Amino acid sequence: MKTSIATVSLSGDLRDKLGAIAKAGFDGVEIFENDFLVFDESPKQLGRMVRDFGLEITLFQPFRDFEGMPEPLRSRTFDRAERKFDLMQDMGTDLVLVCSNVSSAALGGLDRAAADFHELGERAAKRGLRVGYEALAWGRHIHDHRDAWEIVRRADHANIGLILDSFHTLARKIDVNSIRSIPKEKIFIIQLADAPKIGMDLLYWSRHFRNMPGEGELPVEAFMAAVAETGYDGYLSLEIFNDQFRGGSPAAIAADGYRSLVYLGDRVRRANPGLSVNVPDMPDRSRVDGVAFVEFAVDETEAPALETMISTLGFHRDARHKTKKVTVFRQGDVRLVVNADDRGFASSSYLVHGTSAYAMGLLVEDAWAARARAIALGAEAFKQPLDRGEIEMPAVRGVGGGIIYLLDRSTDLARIWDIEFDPIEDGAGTRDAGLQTIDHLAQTMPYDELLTWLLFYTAIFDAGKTPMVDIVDPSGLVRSQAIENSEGSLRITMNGAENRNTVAGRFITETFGSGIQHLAFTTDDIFATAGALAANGFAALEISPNYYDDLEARFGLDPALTEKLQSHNILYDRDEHGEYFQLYSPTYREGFFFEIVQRKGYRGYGAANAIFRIAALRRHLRPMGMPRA
Ligand SMILES: O=C(O)c1ccc(O)c(O)c1
Ligand SMILES: [Mg+2]
Repeated sequence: MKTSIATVSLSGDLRDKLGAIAKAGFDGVEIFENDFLVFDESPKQLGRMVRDFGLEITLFQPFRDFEGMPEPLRSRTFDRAERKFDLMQDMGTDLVLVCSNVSSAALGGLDRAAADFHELGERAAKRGLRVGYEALAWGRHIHDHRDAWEIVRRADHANIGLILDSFHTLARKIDVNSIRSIPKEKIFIIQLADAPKIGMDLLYWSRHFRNMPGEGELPVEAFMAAVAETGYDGYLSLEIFNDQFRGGSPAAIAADGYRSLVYLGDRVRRANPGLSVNVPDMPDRSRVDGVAFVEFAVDETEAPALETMISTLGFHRDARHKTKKVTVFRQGDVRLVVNADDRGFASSSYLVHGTSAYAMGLLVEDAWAARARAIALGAEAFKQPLDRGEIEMPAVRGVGGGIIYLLDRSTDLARIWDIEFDPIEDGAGTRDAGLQTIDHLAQTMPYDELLTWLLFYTAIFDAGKTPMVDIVDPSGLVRSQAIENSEGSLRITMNGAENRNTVAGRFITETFGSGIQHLAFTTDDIFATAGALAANGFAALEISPNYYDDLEARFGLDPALTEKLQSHNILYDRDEHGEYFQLYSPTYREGFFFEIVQRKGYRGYGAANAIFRIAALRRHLRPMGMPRA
């Protein structure tokens, strides 16, 4: 698989872009004309720079408003083309993209357009150049790749071919089967982009909201499978017009782009075993069977406060590490690990972020295979020195630089708690609250990281994503999207904060980065749990009485139930599958909190309740700018 990306997809000047593109692992780059026009070096120097980065110029684009022009415009278009051919030869690329004409002066007619392309082909051939024709979804006469292909076919010239761009085809819902029969040598390059499904003007949608394959909702995989069926084995080139990407870090966006292409290639190959798709071999996506543990980084002075909080939630001290200041708390199938050791990554993490849930352990079928896939998809491996008697747990870096550990049931990792820990008898004696498993982990990050991590999780693990929902914080919007599998054994909600003033934004500021902001546990009897927690001295987050009045009216609840909910500060929601009950802790330190949920068939995360939860949490935040108590 040969990979390429258009310079228009990234921020920075041309030099920054090329550096990021080369570093991410791409083979080639499309030079977008505007990026060149604002550049201060000659086309020859640009060409040298590209080659010095080890890249190839795969395409120069776009050349606009060419076909079907009446005279005298027609002659001028050809003169313009000759000027661009000069540029291309200086840069050192042989392919230019002509996008379908949008000019009101353009005349229709497939034969007229074909004749124009035949003549352009003659001129290009004299210089050893090639011209690819792309149907823009909003082209005046041509806005369907099937018509563009018919024009290319009739132009009947070796130097004239077709350019397919997944966005233009998929945005118009054009049947991708129409691609399968196109001869592969007539496809000059494939451009790929995904996009979220939003109803808006095609041009505006395309120019501002495209994203990497797998980040959006278009069937890019089906498009790619149809392309692969032709036997096409040329460049796959990302062309992503996205305002956010153009304001982001070019290195991060380029890395996402490369990951998206490798993941796409892997998916197409698995779904179509007969096709030859040239991507590195890697294990399949791992099914996650649950969150085996969550680990907190603290220091010895902070540890007691966190441990008290955990104890009031009904956890008991279960084991102590043989060589480190690490304690395991347990309840049901949940393990919370409190790491107060003054060596290693947890300690560094504590020094940077304060008390935080810096690591999670995911239970998969084959931990080392899951790690291998993550690495093949560009994840950063994590490793630290082991004490004697410790076993190596495969791990990669995740959100905010936190750690994702991988465990399985078939290796020594299954016995890690026995191998590295000694059991302890808990004298604290708080009551078990009936918490059973981790329902979900909530990670908070700046909004512009959301797509990065969405792609990360879905590419590595067998999980899908829910549609994005807007969460209204009194101080701004937070966008939320969940990663989940069909069994519900992996659920990660990701909250993207648009500003620093929301509860989510504050968390990022206060902890110096993205991370796990809350942990939700399951119970199968929320009222019994609430009672046990109260007996343990747990003070639930107080919810406004006005909420309960509205709730009763909205769902037509039995007043006795409303009263019970209110007396325990339990939130309630319902969807077409069932009911949902939620109970929150106040925020702890830098804004971390716990949640307890009971699902009776319900599939969501209580988005309708978020506004009430946030308003209540805000009462616990210390005023902005105040030092820690
Ligand atoms: O938005 C545009 O004009 C535009 C230009 C060139 C392309 O390849 C494309 O897909 C869109
Ligand atoms: Mg395009």
